[in-house]
Amino acid sequence: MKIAIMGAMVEEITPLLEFFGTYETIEHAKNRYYTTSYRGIDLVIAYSKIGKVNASLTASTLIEKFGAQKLLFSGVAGALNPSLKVGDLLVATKLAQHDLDITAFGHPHGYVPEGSVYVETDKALTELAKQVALEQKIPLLEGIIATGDQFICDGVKKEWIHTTFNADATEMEGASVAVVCDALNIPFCVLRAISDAADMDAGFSFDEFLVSSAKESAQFIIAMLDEL
Ligand SMILES: Nc1ncnc2c(CN3C[C@H](CCSCCOCCO)[C@@H](O)C3)c[nH]c12
Repeated sequence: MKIAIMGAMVEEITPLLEFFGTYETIEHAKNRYYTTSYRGIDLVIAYSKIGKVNASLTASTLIEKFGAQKLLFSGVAGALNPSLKVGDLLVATKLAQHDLDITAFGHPHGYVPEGSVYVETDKALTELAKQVALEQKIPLLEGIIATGDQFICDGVKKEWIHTTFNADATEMEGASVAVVCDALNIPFCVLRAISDAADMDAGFSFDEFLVSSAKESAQFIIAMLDEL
């Protein structure tokens, strides 16, 4: 079994590389892919760099070039659901692109022809995440993620995304990973730890909690590998 673990920022995969300790580094398409193995599972790890385009390239490469059969995304997110606080973990049930907009032609936000507003994650992987959370007595919210090529740090925009997509959290890569995995028929899950509230203080909160929240998400992903 070959599993890809993907993040967007180096801080999101550093805890993984530190945990696994030894790994090969392969340079490809202006990025680096780290290969290792863990409990008999072949792993390929990468951070895409920020945003949907970078994430689509990396997700596609992890699958098409490195042969990943499942993809786990680990990282941080901005909370839209007021019950989500910094450090809380969220596993996505489905993801949408909040900045995809051809509403001029009567389509809903996040929709383009031959597509769908939401892409659903793999139910078995989501159930595994919930099982691990139960065993480890870690609260885990199952929710909707809205992805866009913007760092959300404004209450008005935050509320618009929350309401328009009924989304619990926002980030900048998950929905594009979802489109790629769905098209290539690869089971995937997106796990995010909250780093900020996507409001006017988001920048400060993000700077303060990126590392600790990224570590939390990475540790949870490792716990999932132990049960795969
Ligand atoms: N409120 C928010 N809105 C949107 N996304 C997020 C996320 C999730 N990740 C973090 C990172 C933020 C992009 S800029 C990082 C700062 O760069 C520092 C280098 O200058 C991007 O990969 C998306 C956490 N809070 C968010």
